[in-house]
Order: sequence, then structure tokens, then C-alpha cells
Amino acid sequence: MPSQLTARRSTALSGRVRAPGDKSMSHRSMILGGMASGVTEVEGLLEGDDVLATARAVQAFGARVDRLEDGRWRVEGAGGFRTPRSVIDCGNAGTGVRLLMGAAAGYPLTATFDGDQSLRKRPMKRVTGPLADMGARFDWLAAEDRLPVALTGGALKAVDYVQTVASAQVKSAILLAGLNADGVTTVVEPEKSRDHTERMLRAFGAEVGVQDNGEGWTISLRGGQPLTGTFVAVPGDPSSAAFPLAAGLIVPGSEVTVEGVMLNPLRTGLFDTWIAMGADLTIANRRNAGGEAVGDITARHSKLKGIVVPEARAASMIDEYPILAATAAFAEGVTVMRGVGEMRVKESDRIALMAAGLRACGVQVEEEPEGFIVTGSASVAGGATVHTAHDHRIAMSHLVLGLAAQEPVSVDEPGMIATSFPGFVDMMNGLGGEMG
Ligand SMILES: O=C(O)C1=C[C@@H](OP(=O)(O)O)[C@@H](O)[C@H](O)C1
Ligand SMILES: C=C(OP(=O)(O)O)C(=O)O
Repeated sequence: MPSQLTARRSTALSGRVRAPGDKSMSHRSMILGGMASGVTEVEGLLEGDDVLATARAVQAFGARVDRLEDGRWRVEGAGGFRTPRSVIDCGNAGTGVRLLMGAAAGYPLTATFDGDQSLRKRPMKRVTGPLADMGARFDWLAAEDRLPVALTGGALKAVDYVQTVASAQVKSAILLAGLNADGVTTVVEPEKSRDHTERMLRAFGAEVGVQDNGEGWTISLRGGQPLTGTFVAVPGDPSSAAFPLAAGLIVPGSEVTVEGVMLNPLRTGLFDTWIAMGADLTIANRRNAGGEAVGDITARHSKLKGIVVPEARAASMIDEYPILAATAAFAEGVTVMRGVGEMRVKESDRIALMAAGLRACGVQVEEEPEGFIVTGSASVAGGATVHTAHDHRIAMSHLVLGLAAQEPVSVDEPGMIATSFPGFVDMMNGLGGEMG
């Protein structure tokens, strides 16, 4: 990868592409496969750097992990994790490290977790706090609440945990630890968050109780349930599909179809938002794949209008606000995105970075503590090099914007795109985009 990547104003994009495998489900398939007894075969695995780091971690914890062919992987679990010989390096992946800490906490082992410069800045107590309440021990090796951290696991007791932030990573870490805790663990969500862990635990043979508590879900899991290896078909990632679809919406004359996109309603908030903004977005060939609804989504160039995005939708599109903001830059009027303070603790402070990047491209942005407001216009200047702070979604969002801006848009650290979407540049160029 070069040290910069540039997107230039492109003529109409067109074509059909396949969404890469879902990152959330790919991480989970490796981790549950490693915790289980027997063989798990995974099809459609996202071979992005984040997931590859998780695959290496699961191997270090004692499973046998083999790549059979493109996207087809085999995990032979040893029915539990063992003390690894070296540090578990989770790279850039918040999902990877937080779920792995939860999974590992349930076993009598010691392990040190670390990550790259971006992951080392992200809060970890949201996960280690409840895991410590269950009996795991965490020793901070550099600074409190930050990686690297050493875990001593085993002999856990179940907890009843009421979450204050809607976070699927925190929920999942507690449930994975709860699997090897004494008693019934319950997690109460303040809002519904993605439910891939609950669904996949069932596919591996565990009983998971789920009750609607009016706002979120209350999930309960009895400890001591064994997991048995199974087959996992990973559907396409709606968070990645968002980028070619966004390009289809903002580049004049375009028509882009992304096939096989997961349509779990806890992941599709962006598509609802775009439709409310007037996007010509249609979903065809709805079907079921790997226990999830999927469909083929077509985006045609659209005259978008700004809206107030309902705050209740935040959890279902939390990773999609950067690309939403890039498309809002081309909408008529104002797009208001609030209740998204969680964006500040992702791979970067995504509110600050999107505001800075869009402003550098000539877009009017107002930043708030927990949100931001983009004022769109038919013509976006571009002509900037955007600092991405090791954040793949900041990079891809500005590159897509560059395909429709007046002047080229460049991003630094384009290598980070491979954490979630290794085929991004080839896919965009295959559709007729100019990126290089
Ligand atoms: O559980 C998951 O797979 C994820 C949950 C979300 O994080 P939070 O749980 O921190 O909201 C999301 O931002 C992340 O990309 C993936
Ligand atoms: C926030 C993200 O991932 P993670 O938390 O796994 O680093 C993301 O992919 O946008």
C-alpha cells in the first residue's frame, strides 16, 4: 500500500459486486469455534486484518485453525482455552480484544492482551469491570483502562449486569465469560444492540434466554454449557456494503448493486436513514443465509435531503455515521446526527475526525459533544489530504466523497482499510471509480 491514496471525481459507477463477509460474525465464528469441542467450518469469513488477528489469537489459545481456501476456514477447538505462549496482539480490533478477553476470562489461564497505537487508546474497563466482578483479575501494564493488560482467568461466578452504554462488545464479553461461570449470567441492555453472539451461541448448542425489556433485551445464559463445533455461513457485511452503495448515491448517473448483504434489523439503520433522505435504494432477492436475512441492495444516484437521524437508531448504525456524513455532504439542507458519543471511542474520535476531514473538503460541519451536524450542498470542493488516525472507516468515507467532489481527496495510512475491507480499492475501481 502507498503512503497515501487518492480518489478523483468519477463518471457514473455501475455494476454488481459481492459484499465482503461480516466482520462481527467473522470474529465470533473464530472465537466460538476455538471455545467449542470439535470442528467448526466457516464459509465467507472476512479475511481482514482484524479477523486474522483473532484467528491467530484463537490458535494461540490452543485451537487448530486452518485456511482451506478463500473465505473457507476450519477451526478445531480443544473445548476450552489454554495459557498462550506469547502476547495476544489484537491489532486494530476492538471487537477482537474485548470478546477474546471475555472468552478467555472463563478459563484458568493467564494471558496478556495488546494492540496497535489506536487500540491502545481505547477504553477497556467497560469490559474488564464486569469481568472482574465475575472474578477475573486484570493487571494494567501501562495505564489503567488501556492495553496492554494481563488477565488471570478461571473460577468465575455469574453476574447480573445492567449496561449503561448499548454495546454489543460488552454484552458479548460478559456472555462468553458467563458460559464458564458458576450460575446464570444476565445482561440487561439499555437499547437493543447487534445480537450475533446470542444467535451464534445457539448455533453452537447453548441455550440463551432473551426477553424484551421494553428498551433493550435482557439476556440470560446458564454457565457450564458445552459448545459443539458447527458450520457457520457468514453473510455480507452491511457496514462494508455501505461504501459502494454510498458512491452509487452521490456519483451522478450511477447504479450499483451489492449482493448478499446481511439485513439483520440491528444492523440496517443506515439504509433506513438513506431512504428517509430520499435515496433510491431498493432491496431485491430477500432470502435467508446462515441464519440471517440477506438481500441484494441497489443504489442509484439520488437527490438527497438532510434529515434529523433518530437517536434511537444509533446502535443499529454506529459504524456507519462516517459514511452517512460523507453522503450528507451532498444532500440539500442539514443532517443532524446526535446521541452518538460512542463514536468518540472507536478507532479514532470519529466525530472530531469526520468534522475535520469534511471541513477540509469545504463542507460545513458543526461539532457537538455527542454528535455533529452536516450542511450539504450540490457541489463539494474536495481538494484535501485527510488525516485518518489509523481509522479505516474515516479513510473509506473520505475516499468515497472524493469520487464525487470537485477536486481529488487523499487519505493517509490507507493500509488500515485492510482491517475491515481488504478489497475496497479494487471493488471501487471495478465499478468505475478512480482511486489510486
Ligand atoms: O460487537 C461487535 O461486533 C461490534 C460492536 C460495535 O461496538 P460497541 O459494542 O462498542 O458499540 C461496533 O462499533 C463494532 O464495530 C463491532
Ligand atoms: C468500531 C469498529 O471496530 P472495532 O470496535 O472492532 O475496532 C469498526 O469496525 O468500525
